[in-house]
Amino acid sequence: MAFDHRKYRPAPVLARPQRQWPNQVITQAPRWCAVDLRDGNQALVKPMTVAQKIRLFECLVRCGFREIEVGFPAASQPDFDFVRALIEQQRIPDTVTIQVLTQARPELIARTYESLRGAPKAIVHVYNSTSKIQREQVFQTDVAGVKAIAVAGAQCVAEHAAQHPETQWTFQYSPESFTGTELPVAAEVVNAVIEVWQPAQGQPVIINLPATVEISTPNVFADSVEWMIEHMTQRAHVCVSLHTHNDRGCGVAAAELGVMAGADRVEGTLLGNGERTGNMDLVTMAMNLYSQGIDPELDLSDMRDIIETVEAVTEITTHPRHAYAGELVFTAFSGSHQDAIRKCLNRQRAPVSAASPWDVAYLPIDPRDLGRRYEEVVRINSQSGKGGVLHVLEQHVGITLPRWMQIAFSKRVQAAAEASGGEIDASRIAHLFDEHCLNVPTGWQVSDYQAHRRDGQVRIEAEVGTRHIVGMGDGVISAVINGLSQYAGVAASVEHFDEFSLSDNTAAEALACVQIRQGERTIIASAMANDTTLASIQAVVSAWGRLITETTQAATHEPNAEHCSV
Ligand SMILES: CC(=O)SCCNC(=O)CCNC(=O)[C@H](O)C(C)(C)COP(=O)(O)OP(=O)(O)OC[C@H]1O[C@@H](n2cnc3c(N)ncnc32)[C@H](O)[C@@H]1OP(=O)(O)O
Ligand SMILES: CC(C)C(=O)C(=O)O
Repeated sequence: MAFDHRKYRPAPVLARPQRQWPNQVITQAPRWCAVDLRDGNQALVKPMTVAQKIRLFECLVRCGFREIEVGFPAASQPDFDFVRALIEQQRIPDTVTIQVLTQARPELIARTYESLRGAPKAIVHVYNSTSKIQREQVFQTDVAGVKAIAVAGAQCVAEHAAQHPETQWTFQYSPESFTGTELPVAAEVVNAVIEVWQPAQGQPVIINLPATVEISTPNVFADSVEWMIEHMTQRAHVCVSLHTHNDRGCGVAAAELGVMAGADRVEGTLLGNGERTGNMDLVTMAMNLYSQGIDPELDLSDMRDIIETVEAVTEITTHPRHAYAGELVFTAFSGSHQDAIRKCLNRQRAPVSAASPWDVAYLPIDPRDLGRRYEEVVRINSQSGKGGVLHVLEQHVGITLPRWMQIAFSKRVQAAAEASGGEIDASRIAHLFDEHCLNVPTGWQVSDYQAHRRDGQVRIEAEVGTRHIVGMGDGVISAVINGLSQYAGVAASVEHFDEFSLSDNTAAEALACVQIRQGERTIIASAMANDTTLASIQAVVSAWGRLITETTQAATHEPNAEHCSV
């Protein structure tokens, strides 16, 4: 059988009962380095053009990255030209240090330095693989052999830098495939490189520990980071960096636990583009910090720009469920989620602040922080409920409904959703509301009325279509019902009545909602008007008109599927 788990071995797990990292809490952002233009680029079907790289570089700068790996200049002419363009066209802000990657090969290191001529500051990142597989099968060498490649590479990097003192150099070394390297081997190689560069004597040095391939659970990675830090010489003078991939889907978790284990810096890409399943996603990790009230020291508020840019240059679409960025991640279709979101949003005291923090069920952050709108938080289909329908009416139409009417109207929406099998958007909900509640039945428009109160009684005279209605009652509503009952000889009672003043963005000032009952039948109707009394009268008259129309249709065997009887 091809599908046979016995082909695989578990990754080694370190016995480390003295581990400290589980007790740590992340309280500040790490130093970030965006590697989209190098690791992201090298994984693409079509590597980026110089123009595309410039567009992405500018987006990264807007996000606030201070360290950006801009390429592998010895790899290809476009990579080289891009680095030259950045330097010659003075596109690198003072706040930003560019970083470039090279293998530990002298001719590639020489070409790398050539690309950096004239840069005010730069990080030269040299790597060689130290893993057992690569030692044995790729380099066909032993530990001493990979250590010698690393040391020679480190020396070569330092020698070139010494020839260009006009540039402020930082050196970075990666024991590539660190996760496949025995820890004592990784420490031996890393310490040999540190010995060459001497960070304690003032040379800025970054030691980057890559999960080139993610092979174990994030806790195992964190153990290995903590172990390396313990065994690293000149640790106080070294910036420990992490570069995780997402092969097991835990790239972000591994980086987070690695930071708890003592790492200072994290490399990754926007939205996680990169080799195979991708690099650690900077958006997710930074937003995870943000959602805990920690300043991520990046500005990701223009998420639309980030997504558009990344999609344009990578030709990879963003998954609708992508953490913080996907189209659907702030959207609830299910009724109980919608109801909770709506209630929490209504209770959330504005403005949200440290004193009154964000506290909304199902929404770990305020969607507006990333340029999203509350309107899109709730979308309606057959899984939705009355709370969701009400949210849409409140947000899109600017009206609210009493509970009894929410229940009645949401049944109409549910029926439409079941019939369509898909989403019922806000304009369709508004249309359904008009159709089932707000539209005045033909011939039942109130064109004029007079109301007089005398001796505790209200007398109403109203022009309804071609009818002249006269009625008496304790109040306006009962007077109208009285008049209508006399006119048509049909008795009905008002079961519910509510009236609301409307929000500023609606044309009318009042919304009246009514439910009348005749025997087993209930009818709902609403009316909007600037005059609150007119809204009340029209709502009752409309309900009455629907009742009469239905009765007539039933009598003539012409049922109208669109009526609002519930
Ligand atoms: C985990 C990572 O993402 S690391 C970054 C990987 N990124 C890339 O490879 C993209 C850019 N790379 C390239 O364009 C090319 O590989 C180049 C231009 C750098 C080199 O190209 P070439 O020399 O033609 O070929 P190739 O990459 O296959 O070279 C492999 C040789 O370099 C050696 N090598 C590989 N990596 C390293 C390294 N980091 N340091 C020293 N030697 C190395 C290999 O052992 C092999 O040696 P051999 O020729 O004796 O067999
Ligand atoms: C060069 C290193 C950092 C790398 O990209 C990796 O190991 O994934």
